[in-house]
Amino acid sequence: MAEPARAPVADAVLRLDGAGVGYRRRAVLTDVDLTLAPGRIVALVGANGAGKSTLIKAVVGLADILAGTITVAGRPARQARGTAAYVPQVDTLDADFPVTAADVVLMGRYRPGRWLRQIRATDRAIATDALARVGLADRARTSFGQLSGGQRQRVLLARAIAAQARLMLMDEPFNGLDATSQDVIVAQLRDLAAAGTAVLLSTHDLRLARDLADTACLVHGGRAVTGPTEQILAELPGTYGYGSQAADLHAARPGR
Ligand SMILES: Nc1ncnc2c1ncn2[C@@H]1O[C@H](COP(=O)(O)OP(=O)(O)OP(=O)(O)O)[C@@H](O)[C@H]1O
Repeated sequence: MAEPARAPVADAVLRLDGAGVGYRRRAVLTDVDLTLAPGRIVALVGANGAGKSTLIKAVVGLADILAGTITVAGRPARQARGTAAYVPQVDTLDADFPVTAADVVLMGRYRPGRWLRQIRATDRAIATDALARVGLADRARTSFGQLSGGQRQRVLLARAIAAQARLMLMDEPFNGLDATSQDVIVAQLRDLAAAGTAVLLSTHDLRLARDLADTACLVHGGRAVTGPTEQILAELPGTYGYGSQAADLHAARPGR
């Protein structure tokens, strides 16, 4: 499948060149090429265990880069801390975290080597605004653990928004969400992209992948193939564990 024209190196917010990613010496994906330009949204799709999370984690140092290169804003990913904001799968977090929603969002303002006491009024204002953007201004003082799963996901998105990063990485942000939380997240991702943020998100929701992203990266069999979302999704039925969902999607496509 032909890959869309790649953004020039200087313009790319995220670029993988022949990247191998995995854990210790075990490669999960090999030879991945991917370029993400400012203001673009790319959807990572693929079956359970295919390696979507691993690819995202490799960018933020939670999985290993075993071959090739990964650069963020032109710098090796390992030296680009602060340039990328990462939203993990919400069910991987300890919900008993003894902190408020506002505290979690404020964490987005921390930088390596910067002490807590250096958090300034402007940081608090940015965090307050981010919480309002995800519709949770009235939950600022609520303990993170007392929020619903969807609200927790929105708080984590607010933390990433507060970081004002050029690259947003989201691992299955729509998993098990109510319609309100899903709508809030979709709207915020669109706003971020419109403001120039590059977004890479993994999802099992093919309809949202198609609606949000004009480019998709299919992860399968240890490799990744990137192309126009319509084209990638057209090749999915039955093959990659998406059977009926992909078939429904094609049936529901306007004008077909
Ligand atoms: N910390 C880890 N150490 C070793 N292997 C891991 C680790 N995390 C994941 N793996 C393995 O890496 C492979 C890819 O997993 P990954 O979580 O990236 O898939 P995924 O596409 O995100 O799946 P899902 O859709 O279920 O979230 C799997 O075989 C998994 O068992």
